Amino acid sequence: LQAFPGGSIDLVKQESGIAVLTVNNPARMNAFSGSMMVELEERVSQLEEWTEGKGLIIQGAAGTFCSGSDLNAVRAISNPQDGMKMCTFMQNALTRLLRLPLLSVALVEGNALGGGAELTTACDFRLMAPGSVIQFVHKHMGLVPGWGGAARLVRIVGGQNALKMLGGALKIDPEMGLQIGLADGVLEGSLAGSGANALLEAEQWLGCYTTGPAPVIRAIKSVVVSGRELPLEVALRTERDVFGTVWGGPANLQALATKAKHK
Ligand SMILES: CC[C@H](C(=O)O)C(=O)SCCNC(=O)CCNC(=O)[C@H](O)C(C)(C)COP(=O)(O)OP(=O)(O)OC[C@H]1O[C@@H](n2cnc3c(N)ncnc32)[C@H](O)[C@@H]1OP(=O)(O)O
Repeated sequence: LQAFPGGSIDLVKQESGIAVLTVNNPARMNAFSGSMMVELEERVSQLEEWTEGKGLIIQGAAGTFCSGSDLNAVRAISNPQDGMKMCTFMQNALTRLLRLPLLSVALVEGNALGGGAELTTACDFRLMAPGSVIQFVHKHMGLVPGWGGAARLVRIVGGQNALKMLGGALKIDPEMGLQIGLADGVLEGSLAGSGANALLEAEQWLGCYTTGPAPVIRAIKSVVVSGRELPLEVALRTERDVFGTVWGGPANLQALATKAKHK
């Protein structure tokens, strides 16, 4: 993958506990070069070690999300062996990304195409800007998703909608996204259009779910990941283990001491 350089994956970890990951290759509409795939995996490793983190926003540079794999690299590795290696590498990186103990949101401006559409499904939430599109263009490329995007899509929108999206290579706009449950929110038109404002809006949106102590937010994500992925008996055991990490912890004791009312 390192033989196909260009662009970068930039990570900023903020004091607020929300990190921003930027897919940065604007000359190619933020397509993933080979070196960016390697960098993505490195950034995921850094986030796995970030114990203070609570949230993650993934965005594209310069007002568009990501146009999938860099077609120049794709052409060079179009033999089955190299394709399988790339697919396995990205599947692992995106599986680890979705399992991070952080609430993650894909901030979709412009286009999320092919592998870019798959990347949005490796986040817990998707926020779409007015005029943005999520499109699994794989059929037009004679392909199916290989970065885990199909398996995740079925879990997000259900088998019927996934079949329609993949079979028709449908362009999903924000309205349709909300209707089928692919989008969790649409940015306000007044604030969208400027990258900084869109990011601010995404931070405010995510803040509704990440407010609170990091150990509790991370525990919430952990129990949801196990509920999503594991057979019920195993998920219940994991939930007990995670419960044990917050029971009698500082946030729990403080809440008990203040006799909180949940009105
Ligand atoms: C299918 C699965 C596979 C995987 O899982 O690995 C993939 O993801 S393959 C990639 C699938 N994506 C595409 O096929 C995108 C093709 N590009 C487009 O449809 C358009 O470029 C679009 C809609 C992204 C933007 O259109 P617009 O008219 O606004 O701009 P340009 O077309 O002029 O694009 C600017 C510049 O970016 C280059 N570009 C765009 N996408 C890619 C890409 N995926 N790989 C490499 N380069 C890309 C485009 O060629 C232009 O470059 P220029 O040198 O100016 O011609």
